[in-house]
Amino acid sequence: MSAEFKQHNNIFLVGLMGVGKTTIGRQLATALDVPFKDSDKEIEERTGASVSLIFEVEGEAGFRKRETAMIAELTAQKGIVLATGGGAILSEENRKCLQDRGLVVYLHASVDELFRRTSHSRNRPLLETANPRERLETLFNERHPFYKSIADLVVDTEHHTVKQVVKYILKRVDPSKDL
Ligand SMILES: Nc1ncnc2c1ncn2[C@@H]1O[C@H](COP(=O)(O)OP(=O)(O)O)[C@@H](O)[C@H]1O
Ligand SMILES: O=C(O)C1=C[C@@H](OP(=O)(O)O)[C@@H](O)[C@H](O)C1
Ligand SMILES: [Mg+2]
Repeated sequence: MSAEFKQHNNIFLVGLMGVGKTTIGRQLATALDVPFKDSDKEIEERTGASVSLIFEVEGEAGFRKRETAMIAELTAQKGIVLATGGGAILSEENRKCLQDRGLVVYLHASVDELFRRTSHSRNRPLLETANPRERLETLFNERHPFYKSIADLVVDTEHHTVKQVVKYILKRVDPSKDL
């Protein structure tokens, strides 16, 4: 069993918007029979406001402050699967919490695929721009080094189904698991 997982029993999913952190995280938690947490959803429940509204009222800086407090709180738990927001790795404080307190899985897909997956939803304020594809490309270039720097495991979600990705992570967490 992986040492990072064994110590805290936590799995933290990181990666860009649309890569599947929320979708895969939920199924992974179900398969492991542990609680699933999504930092965006926790922030929304705590504030009673959507991520988009928080960005509108408090700006990105306001959202990041709430996100940092939430990541500190959630990573202090044990035995959870946590889907982070795509920008959570921007803060050094968040990176440290994630790296020290669980197994960090970097989900990866190409910018073209992320663009396809996010183009129909209106709940990602950073993509509410004239050229969301270009924005995703810029974010990928800025963030990829951060995701890589804290990842224990990098998993491609572009050429594998949600089910396959979940199975792959489960196997890496506990190779003795009979899947
Ligand atoms: N192989 C895949 N892995 C993960 N998500 C996928 C995959 N194929 C399609 N999707 C879709 O991509 C979207 C990912 O969105 P979401 O889980 O909210 O990502 P994130 O939380 O990383 O922004 C969902 O609509 C999901 O159904
Ligand atoms: O990449 C980002 O900076 C963000 C990603 C979003 O989460 P998802 O990655 O789950 O879409 C959400 O936290 C917010 O809109 C900002
Ligand atoms: Mg998400």
